[in-house]
Amino acid sequence: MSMDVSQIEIYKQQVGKVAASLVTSGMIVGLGSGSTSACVVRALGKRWQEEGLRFIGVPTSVETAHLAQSFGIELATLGQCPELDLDIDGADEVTHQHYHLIKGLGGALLREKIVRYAAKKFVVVVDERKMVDQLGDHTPVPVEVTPFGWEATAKHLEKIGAKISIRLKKESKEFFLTDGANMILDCNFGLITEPAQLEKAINEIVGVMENGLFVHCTDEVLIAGHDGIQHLK
Ligand SMILES: O=C(CO)[C@H](O)[C@H](O)COP(=O)(O)O
Repeated sequence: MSMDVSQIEIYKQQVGKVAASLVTSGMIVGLGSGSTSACVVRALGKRWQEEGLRFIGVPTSVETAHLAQSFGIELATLGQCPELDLDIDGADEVTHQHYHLIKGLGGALLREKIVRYAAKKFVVVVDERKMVDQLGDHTPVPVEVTPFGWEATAKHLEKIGAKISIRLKKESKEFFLTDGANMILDCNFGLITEPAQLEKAINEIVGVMENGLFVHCTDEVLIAGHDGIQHLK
C-alpha cells in the first residue's frame, strides 16, 4: 500500500496520542522502539510536562531511553520493576486474525520481547500499512544472533527454510549491532502459515538469541488509517 510520507507521519502521531491516553498515573509502562513508539513517548512526554502525569517507563532500547529522558520521564530497569502494567510497542506486520506480529526491523526485538513478557497487557500501535492476512507478506523475520560463529547459525537457519540477508548499518558496510551487541539476520521464510511452530524452531537453533515473531501475545491493536483510529481488542 503506497502512501504519502507526511500522511504516514500524521497517522503515527494520531495513534501515539491515543496510546498515550491509556496510561494513568502510578503505572509501570514498557516503552517500545521505532518511529511509531517514538510518537507514543512524545505524547507521553507532553502529558508528563503539561498534565503532571507520573508513571515509570521501562525502555526497550537506548534510543527510546534517551527520548523519554529528554522529557524528564522517570525510567527503571526490569531489575527495579520486574512486573509492568502495560507495554506499548510498534510492529512491522500484524495479522488481522489473532494479532500475531513480526517485529524487529528497528533492531530492538530481543529487549522488546523481554519487556512484553514482563507486562500484564500488550498494546500494539501501527498504521494501516502494517495489517496483513499472513505474516511474511512484506517483511522478513529478523533473527538476533550472537556474533560468534554467526555463519554456522546462518547455515542452520537456511536448513529450516530461511533466505538470509545480513543486516548492515545504513551508513556503512559494517554489521548492524543491537544494543546488546548482537547481529541481526533478516530471514525470509515466504508466507508463514504456522508462526508458533516457526518461532519455536528458530529459537531452538544454537546461536540464536531471539526472533521477531510475537505469537498469541497481543492484547489490543491501535491502527491509524484513513477511517481514523481503530481500537481492536
Ligand atoms: O520492532 C520494532 C523495533 O525493533 C519496531 O516497533 C518496528 O520495527 C516498527 O517500527 P516503526 O514504527 O518505525 O515502523
